Amino acid sequence: MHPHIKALYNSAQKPSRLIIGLMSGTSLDGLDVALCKVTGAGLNTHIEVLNFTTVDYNDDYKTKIKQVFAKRECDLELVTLLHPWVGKLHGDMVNQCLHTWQINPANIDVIASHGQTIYHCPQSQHNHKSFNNGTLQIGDSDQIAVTTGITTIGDFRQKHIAAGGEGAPLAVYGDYLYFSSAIESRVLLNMGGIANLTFLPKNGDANGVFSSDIGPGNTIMDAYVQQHFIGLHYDDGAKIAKAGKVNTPLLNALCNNAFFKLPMPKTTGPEVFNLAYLNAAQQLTNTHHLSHEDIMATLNTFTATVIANALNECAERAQNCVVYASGGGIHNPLLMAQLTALCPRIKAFKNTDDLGINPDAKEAVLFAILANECLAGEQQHLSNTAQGIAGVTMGKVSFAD
Ligand SMILES: Nc1ncnc2c1ncn2[C@@H]1O[C@H](COP(=O)(O)OP(=O)(O)OP(=O)(O)O)[C@@H](O)[C@H]1O
Ligand SMILES: CC(=O)N[C@H]1[C@@H]2OC[C@@H](O2)[C@@H](O)[C@@H]1O[C@H](C)C(=O)O
Repeated sequence: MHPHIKALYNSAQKPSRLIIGLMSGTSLDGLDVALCKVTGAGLNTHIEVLNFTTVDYNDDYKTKIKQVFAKRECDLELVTLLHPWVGKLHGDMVNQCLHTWQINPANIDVIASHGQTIYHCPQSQHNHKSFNNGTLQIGDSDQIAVTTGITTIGDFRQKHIAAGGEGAPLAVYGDYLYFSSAIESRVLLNMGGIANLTFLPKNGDANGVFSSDIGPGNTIMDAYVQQHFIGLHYDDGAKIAKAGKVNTPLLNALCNNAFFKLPMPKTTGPEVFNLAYLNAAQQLTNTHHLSHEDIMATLNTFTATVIANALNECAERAQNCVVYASGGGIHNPLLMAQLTALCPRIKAFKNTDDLGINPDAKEAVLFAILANECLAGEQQHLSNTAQGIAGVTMGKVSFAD
């Protein structure tokens, strides 16, 4: 037996494993690194987040990625070069974290790497009749494995696509295994660049579980701030939005898109929800004269409205749903206040801290759970093609040498 296979076999048999989950989201703010002690597998998974940090990306990273990010046309040579470059950078960042945390890399069983999405195009979004769904994450796992000396499981989304899904949301698998409850119906709501949700009915019935992207979380707000407030990455504490007034015609135009009329499950990305989208809505409503504050107030309410619509759909399926929020959007007080006001049938808004998982770390932890299932999961617990949930094992294995 190859020693690497033997090591994986041994890891899979251990009662618990150390897995580093890595997530680099659509906001391009930094690499989320979660060192998890994962005990068991499947519905018996237990997670302890031993360390978590976001390693901020510098301007060089953001500039390079933005040249190809969500762009229909870009320099293919640059894409080719970025794939190993991002992988090496992520590997270096893991090494830096392990050094800071004084952890010997030899003690880590595997790294679970999401990579950096640079393009996402489900069938509903592209016009090519002969193609199915597609999504592309760069940041080669071979680079991470070689740089860290740690076996790396990555590129999770392609199996989902191969099995007929849209490659997202994958959160549903970990959400179901880790956050299902027999006593309350839950909605796990993540508000990153794009917002998504997982609905978990209280009976634990896997057939009642569904998951979907909702639309924009912070992505358009972030892009607007970055364009008009040089040096700022986002509207910290919604200070800018709070100083403005919502423009109703613009809000209505923003909400009027075919994506919102599609039934869940569905996925999307900054390929659709971007500054050009805002510009088109402004054109339609003759609102180019609005102040930056009014635009930000309107964008904030746009995000709140589309998320609230999706949450209210969940509230129709189950009474007394409790929302557990995560992602950077939870730090936006205006967004959270609007959600509470727009969703009277949601019993309570909490965040995943109340379930023992740091809301900023949640997505990185979910990839650690997917890698744990790839390694030690004995059966598929979720499979529902109609709900876009492929019953497959995800992740590709890269060895260090
Ligand atoms: N203090 C704050 N005030 C307002 N907004 C904030 C604050 N902190 C974070 N955010 C928002 O959260 C964003 C980052 O969220 P997060 O890290 O969850 O996104 P992501 O993981 O990159 O996205 P995705 O989940 O869509 O891939 C920031 O870009 C910003 O818009
Ligand atoms: C293609 C892609 O990277 N999608 C992300 C993005 O960010 C949020 C939303 O859009 C979600 O569908 C997904 O990430 C999470 C982790 C998921 O797959 O569940």
